[in-house]
Parts: sequence; structure tokens; C-alpha cells
Amino acid sequence: MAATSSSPTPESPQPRASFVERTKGPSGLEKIVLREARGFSAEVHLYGGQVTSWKNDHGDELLFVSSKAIFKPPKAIRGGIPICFPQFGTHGNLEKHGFARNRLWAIDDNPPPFPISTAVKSFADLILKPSEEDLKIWPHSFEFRLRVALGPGGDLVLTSRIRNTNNDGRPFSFTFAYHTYFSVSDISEVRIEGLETLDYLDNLKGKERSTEQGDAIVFESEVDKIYLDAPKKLQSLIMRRNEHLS
Ligand SMILES: O=P(O)(O)OC[C@H]1O[C@@H](O)[C@H](O)[C@@H](O)[C@@H]1O
Repeated sequence: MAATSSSPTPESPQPRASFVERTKGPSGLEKIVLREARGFSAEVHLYGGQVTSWKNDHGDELLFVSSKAIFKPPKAIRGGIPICFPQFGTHGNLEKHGFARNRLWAIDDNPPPFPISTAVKSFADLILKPSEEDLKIWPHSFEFRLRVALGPGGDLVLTSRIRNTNNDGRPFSFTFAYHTYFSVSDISEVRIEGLETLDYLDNLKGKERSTEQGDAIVFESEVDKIYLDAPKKLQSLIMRRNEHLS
């Protein structure tokens, strides 16, 4: 874990150990707990490189993890922030959402220099490299470095750095997502602004393409849509307890 073993540099200050704890979660899977002085916390499992908890300073859980989630390889953990890589959804020949979410990531003890605010003391660096078996199903060598950082104000920042390590320099393409499950106290109060004029593929209608017609997106029944050319930032994502996510 960078947090306990790397040398401090101007780009990468040495966090105090109390901000970062390595422990075990359900079924004995290893996880890293990040804490901040004001009471914010987050947890990231090595399995999947998956954030499975993010709590505010009142101890409220901001992410949803299903009570039926299976914390046992080779099943992906249903909830938190699964990482879809090297394929998002079924947009390719690999298993749905790729294989990164059901691989055991390692702690990256020596991540390359990273621009980071000196105020951020609580972070973990993970790395995923393909196994021989992975290379048979996706013949591209890579290093996927993930930093999960919890800021002093409770903000959670995930940074992914993906490097092509193919010996011959052959390029590859991939699709990727942080497939975040937010915890919502009342779905009827959720409102998303910034997608209302976009085209989308409707997974409930065999990926039929349509254009969003309404105002803000609200949820009255099951919704499973992939928005095309979505903006990098939504205008707002309004939830009851989680309003600070807007
Ligand atoms: O069920 P999975 O494999 O964890 O995927 C979660 C969801 O991923 C979304 O991308 C799909 O559109 C949904 O249909 C799916 O339910």
C-alpha cells in the first residue's frame, strides 16, 4: 500500500498509518479502510479493486451494496463501485462488464509519481495486471493502476491509469466504467438533470435507440438505459440524503 511503504515525495506525501487500515471483510476478502479526521470513511476491496463503502461524517452510507451480494470469487460484488474493464456492458465479446471486477487486484507499493493535494492523507493504490488466463481471452498486456483517495472534506476521488505493456507496442482499445451504485432513500425523489436531450440505448427494449424527450430524468419504474455522448459532468444528481453529490 502506498500509504505505508512508499517514500514521501513532493507529489506523493506519506499519509499517516491511522488514516489507512488493511483488514478483512466478509468471507475473509482483504480490504483497505480509508478514514478522515472528521469521520468520513471509505472501503476498497482488493477483489475487483472495488469501493464497497463510502460514509459521510454522520456515518451514513452513500453507496448501495445488495444484502444478497456475494463476497466470494469468482462472483462480482453487487454494489459499491464496480470497475468495468476492459469492456463495458455487453459491447464486445468478453463477459459482461469485463473481467477486472472479478480479479484480485494487488496493492501497488510503488506507484509512479502522482499529483496530489497535500491535504489528502487517506488513499490506497491498487494495481491489476493480466494473468496468463486473462491474456488468452483478451490478448493485451496492461497495467491498470487505481488510486482511491478520500479527501479531508469527505470527497471520494478514483483515478485510473491504464498503461499498454504490450512488448511490441501494439495498441489496444477498451471500454471502461465506474459502475457506481448510489444508496437512495426514496427513488421517487431522485432527479437527474443534464441528460434530457440525449440519445440512449434502452436495455429493457433490446438496446433500441431513442431520444430522451422529457425534462429531468425521474424514476417511476425500472430504468436501464445507456446514454450516448453523455457530458463528463451531470448538471445535477439530486437525492434526498445525498444532496452533496449534486
Ligand atoms: O448485473 P451486473 O452484471 O452486475 O450488471 C449490472 C447492470 O449493469 C448495467 O450496465 C446494465 O445495463 C444492467 O442491465 C445491469 O443490471
